[in-house]
Amino acid sequence: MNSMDAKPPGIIDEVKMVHGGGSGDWFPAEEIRKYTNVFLIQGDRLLLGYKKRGLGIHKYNGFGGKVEPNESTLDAAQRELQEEAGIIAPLEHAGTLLFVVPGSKWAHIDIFRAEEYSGTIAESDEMRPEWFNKGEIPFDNMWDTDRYWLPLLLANRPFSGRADYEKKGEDFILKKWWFGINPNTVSQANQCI
Ligand SMILES: COc1nc(N)nc2c1ncn2[C@H]1C[C@H](O)[C@@H](COP(=O)(O)OP(=O)(O)OP(=O)(O)O)O1
Repeated sequence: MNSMDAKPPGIIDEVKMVHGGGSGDWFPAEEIRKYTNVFLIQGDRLLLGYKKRGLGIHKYNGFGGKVEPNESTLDAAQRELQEEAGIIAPLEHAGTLLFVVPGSKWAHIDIFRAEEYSGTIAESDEMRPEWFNKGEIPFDNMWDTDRYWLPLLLANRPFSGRADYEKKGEDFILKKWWFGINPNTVSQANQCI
């Protein structure tokens, strides 16, 4: 077995690797902070938000943020979607991402997808929403590892992964990554992984 095939520390789901890379050891464990991230899909289009402040500024991403104390992850995801994009939506859990930076709390990000929504999509202080065709997703202006797992989310293939970055000034440099899927789930992803 290749050393990259083994699940990295922190991944507890029953998944097998589909993408992995980088070098060196995984960074050591820190305390965990929980986040959410929501992606809305309508036919051939995906709604992303251009982040205007905070972590991930100037990148496109889903809508989300920190889970507050005494709040469920799902409640947090719905609250952040409403605050950042002005809409409510029935959410389906799509995957889990551990975002690891030495010296910071680990970010455990629960990622959700939705195919329906109500309300009017609106710009907020934090995010400027924008639709993209699925074939024109701006991966070069997103977190580096989104290109590995976003196709799995679009194909409705539950995933779990980890991305270790080092912070240099204001930049995050990708050091190592690992993404897996459960081989027993029904696949619509063959065309995109
Ligand atoms: C590889 O790392 C990441 N990839 C992706 N796609 N998304 C990430 C990554 N690391 C963090 N995120 C997401 C998780 C959240 O959705 C946001 C960050 O949330 P933020 O810090 O803005 O939280 P808020 O509660 O909204 O912040 P305020 O306290 O400013 O309201 O990025």
